[in-house]
Amino acid sequence: MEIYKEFHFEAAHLLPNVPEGHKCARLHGHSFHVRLSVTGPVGETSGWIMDFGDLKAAFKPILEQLDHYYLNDIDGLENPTSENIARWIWQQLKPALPQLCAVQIRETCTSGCIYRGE
Ligand SMILES: Nc1nc2c(c(=O)[nH]1)N=C([C@H](O)[C@H](O)COP(=O)(O)OP(=O)(O)OP(=O)(O)O)CN2
Ligand SMILES: [Zn+2]
Repeated sequence: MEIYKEFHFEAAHLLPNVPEGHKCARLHGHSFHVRLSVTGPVGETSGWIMDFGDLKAAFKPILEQLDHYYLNDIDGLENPTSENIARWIWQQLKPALPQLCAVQIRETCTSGCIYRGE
């Protein structure tokens, strides 16, 4: 079984490697949406895979590095596409949260990606 918790952060970025004239070369911002999924057995007594609160606590220090920042300034996010943000979050979070099985990013209402590790 899987559970998930959703988060939001506001941030600015530009994409430095897009073709000349591409709109994403210009500085702009998004209300990024993050969905973190974890997998594991459901505890017989607890009735849960893990406490949603523990998931929130594990992500908090990472979220604080993203919220209201210029993403391109963050080490490892010099090209902050949805794909690279999802992978970056995975790399930051997976050691502390081995049950992590997916990081989903949505940067607009219609665009996003899902990363499940390499
Ligand atoms: N594969 C990717 N393509 C694009 C990314 C990305 O991270 N990965 N990012 C962007 C831009 O950041 C852009 O802000 C979002 O793109 P887009 O979906 O085109 O945004 P729109 O609001 O214009 O989308 P609508 O089609 O109007 O819904 C671009 N590409
Ligand atoms: Zn963008």
